[in-house]
Amino acid sequence: MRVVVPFATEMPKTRLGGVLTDAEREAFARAMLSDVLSALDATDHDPELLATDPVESDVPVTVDDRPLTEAVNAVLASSFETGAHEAVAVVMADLALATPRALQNLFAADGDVVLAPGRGGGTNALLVRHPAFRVDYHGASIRDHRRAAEQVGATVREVDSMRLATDVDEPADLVEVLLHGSGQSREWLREAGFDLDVTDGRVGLARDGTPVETN
Ligand SMILES: Nc1nc2c(ncn2[C@@H]2O[C@H](COP(=O)(O)OP(=O)(O)OP(=O)(O)O)[C@@H](O)[C@H]2O)c(=O)[nH]1
Ligand SMILES: C[C@H](OP(=O)(O)O)C(=O)O
Repeated sequence: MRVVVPFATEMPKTRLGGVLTDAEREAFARAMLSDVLSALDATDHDPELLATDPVESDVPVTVDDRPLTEAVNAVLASSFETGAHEAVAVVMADLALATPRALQNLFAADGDVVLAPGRGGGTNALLVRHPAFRVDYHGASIRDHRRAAEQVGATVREVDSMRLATDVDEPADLVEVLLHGSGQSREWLREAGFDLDVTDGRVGLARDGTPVETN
């Protein structure tokens, strides 16, 4: 199985711009990427990056600066056309809570297409075994992927996983990393001064002791 991790190097995580500087967003995106690659490595699969620009990495890097959908579909086409792979997994680089067990559950699920929905309608990870299936990211992509699978006659399974459903896009997602993370992502936030702000029974975010707006 080919395991691909898409990674946009320029201006990552812009939705975190309200709480992180540009440089902090780049560093945090790399910390999350490192956690995802470590979790994949522990599943005995050899992940590779699909990056928009050349990046330093311990894993193989394919550079493709086309938009996400085009770049991933090129990987699907080349993987199935050459017959080199019987399956392709695409795991997003911002799944800071992903564990080897959560990823193995995705890989072990049957079905021609296995989807890991993200909150808010995204597709945080998927596994493709059907050579005609193609992705269509952004804009409630989980619906698009269910439809795309149906259109090519592929069976669809979905994995119900808190850890794979949590992609770190918004400031509120940083609370989840502090609560449930255990890798470099959580460590980076702690070293940057972030902590939980538990007030009146609600769990929020603080930085250097000052509450951070997450709405
Ligand atoms: N190769 C590649 N990866 C991408 C592209 N766009 C996003 N990604 C990656 O796909 C994952 C999910 O995308 P987003 O959540 O939109 O990430 P992002 O673009 O950094 O976040 P925002 O700037 O807040 O939209 C992230 O790990 C990105 O690095 C792209 O055009 N090409
Ligand atoms: C990649 C994209 O992420 P989102 O834009 O939903 O955060 C998607 O999951 O379709």
